[in-house]
Amino acid sequence: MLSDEVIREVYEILESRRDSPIDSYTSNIMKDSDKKAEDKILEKIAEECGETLIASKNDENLVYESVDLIFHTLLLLVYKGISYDEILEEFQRRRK
Ligand SMILES: N=c1c2ncn([C@@H]3O[C@H](COP(=O)(O)OP(=O)(O)OP(=O)(O)O)[C@@H](O)[C@H]3O)c2ncn1[C@@H]1O[C@H](COP(=O)(O)O)[C@@H](O)[C@H]1O
Repeated sequence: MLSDEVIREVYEILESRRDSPIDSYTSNIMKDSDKKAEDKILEKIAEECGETLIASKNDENLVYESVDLIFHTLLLLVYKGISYDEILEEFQRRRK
């Protein structure tokens, strides 16, 4: 069975792209340029929301587009300094 540990691994890579930037997609989007980093990330999330909605309605590429959306949401949380454990704690808190 696949492990969800990959999500934590990706999260840790994003934290390192934030703290020790290199020339890469995620480091560059988390850097202010002509546009503020936060605005760039929020625009991506809005775009990926739209693509997920279309994928669902068309029954096409839903997993691919949903992962793009989840990925950019995680990127926002990394950018805002939220730890991965805070996300897990919130899921745990809601668990009935
Ligand atoms: N999981 C991802 C990931 N998912 C999506 N993306 C990027 O997010 C962007 C999505 O934008 P678009 O949807 O516009 O791009 P697209 O898929 O070409 O376009 P569409 O066909 O969807 O319209 C693309 O550039 C993707 O490459 C990702 N970029 C990086 N990661 C992970 O983040 C880590 C760090 O990435 P780097 O900063 O590139 O090293 C990597 O090791 C990966 O594990």
